[in-house]
Amino acid sequence: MTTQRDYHNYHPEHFHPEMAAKEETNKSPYYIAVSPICVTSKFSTPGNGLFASRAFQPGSLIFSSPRPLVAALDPDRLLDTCANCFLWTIEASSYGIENASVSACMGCKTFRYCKKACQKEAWNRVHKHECKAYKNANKQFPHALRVTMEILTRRYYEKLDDQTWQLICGLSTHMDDFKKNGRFADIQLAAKSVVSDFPHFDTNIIEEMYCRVLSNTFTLVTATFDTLGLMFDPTFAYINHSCDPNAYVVMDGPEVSLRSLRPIEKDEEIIISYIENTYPYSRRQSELKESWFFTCNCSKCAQGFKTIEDEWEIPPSKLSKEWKKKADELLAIQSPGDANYVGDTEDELRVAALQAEVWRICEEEQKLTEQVAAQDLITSGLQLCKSSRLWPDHRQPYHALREDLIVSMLSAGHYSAALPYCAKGYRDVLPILHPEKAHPVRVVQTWRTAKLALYLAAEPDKDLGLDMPMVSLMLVNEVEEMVKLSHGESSSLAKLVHARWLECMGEMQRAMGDAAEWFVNEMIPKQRQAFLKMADLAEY
Ligand SMILES: C[S@@+](CC[C@H](N)C(=O)[O-])C[C@H]1O[C@@H](n2cnc3c(N)ncnc32)[C@H](O)[C@@H]1O
Repeated sequence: MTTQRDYHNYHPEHFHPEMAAKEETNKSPYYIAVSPICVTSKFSTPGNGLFASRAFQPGSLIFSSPRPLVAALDPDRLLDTCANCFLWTIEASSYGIENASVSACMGCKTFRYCKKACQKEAWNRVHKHECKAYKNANKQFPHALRVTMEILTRRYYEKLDDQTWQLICGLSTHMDDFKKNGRFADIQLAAKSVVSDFPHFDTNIIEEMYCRVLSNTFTLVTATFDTLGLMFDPTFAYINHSCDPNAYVVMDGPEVSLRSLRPIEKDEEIIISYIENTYPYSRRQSELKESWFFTCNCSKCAQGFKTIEDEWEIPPSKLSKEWKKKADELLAIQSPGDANYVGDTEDELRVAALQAEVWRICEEEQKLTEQVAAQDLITSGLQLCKSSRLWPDHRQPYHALREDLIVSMLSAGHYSAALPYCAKGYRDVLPILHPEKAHPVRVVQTWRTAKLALYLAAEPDKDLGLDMPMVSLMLVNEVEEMVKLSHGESSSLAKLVHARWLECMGEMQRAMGDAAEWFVNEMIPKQRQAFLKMADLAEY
């Protein structure tokens, strides 16, 4: 068994990722080396990053791993998602898995599994060493703490090899930054709360690893970007950030892949976005500083307020009297803060106050579980964006609020009401925010629209003035081409889309016989135009 001393033998200062990386370069599609874009928050030691060992075309797989090293589900997802293969039972039927369910581990009753094989795999990987701790603990640990304890437990029981452990220990902990920003007290408390259930580890070891985990985890998602929890994987954790990334991470069940968004040259650094990179400059900078401890100097941030993400529909000076008054009332209560900074003039301060209010509404509505109340709040945010005349369709969070409205309409069963908003996103927003046609977010949002169109096509009573079977075929057709690049041809999502495409074509052939192909080629462009016009019906 590994002793506590061994943890210190692999302390970052003894580790040189570049050396380890050089040996790997020949075999691997990437290597780890000192990153020129990255300096630590203390600006003293250079950080590392992941570099391409060869060139990649856009839409290529750079590398994938059958599962992240460690992942932890969100508290709600612990109840309905397999803790081993991350099958989310709520979504399973859309992948053809009927009656999916999960059963709790009889010991700890904390983790659930979709089948015996998953339970066995998790048991052998780590759970046999932690089950008792979770059973005895009469509290639920935060997911990042669960990730921390799994890493330490696996190392303790020799289930993490030296190379992986070295990679982990080479990652920055940002402990000093946590001490400076006041979050270290909570980290210490969390470490204390867990130490009695995991007696093999000192609190200082837990604290250090917890800081490392907090600084290096990414969101665990489904193939369509629904959040499931947190993932930690030392290779992925070496990838640095850019608001103008050349790559992105997608998941397919437990499989996690890094794919290229743009051409990447040999020896170019591979960069992903840690945050929602469609947000305005000040918000992006604020989030990166607060959660990741750095000032972003990427190609997008270098342009400051001059990119499309920071466009206003009218200049701040043209704000109407009514909205100036509303902004002054908001300013009297609260300062808009750094995340909403627009400029120092009186008018810019007012615009910042209105912007802060829209973001407040956006954050507030996401916390609400009661549907009607959430939809009312979403509508009030949309109303503010629209009637102040400040927000162009693509400026966030106008688009995010519209997306939340669609989700809320769909869950209330108002399918046809949601379609114009989907058309609006498709026509007016996605091509601006994500100009790459195979951008995974664009593909996923178009797929949601295609599924809605398929549903409406099967409801012939609703006359929406569109040939819905043709509109759905047009959308499925488009996603079918793009998903191969965004998620990979062999991904579950690509297979699912292909199956729907075959069904649509089959139906068309049954109805039209030999004329089907001619008809489709003739009709798709016309129905596309009709669908695009539908965007004009969206109120916001
Ligand atoms: C997930 S880690 C990436 C690996 C890290 N460079 C290392 O060597 O441990 C995230 C940390 O890397 C640094 N980082 C990532 N992207 C950066 C960027 N664009 N500019 C400056 N620092 C960055 C920050 O310190 C951030 O907290």
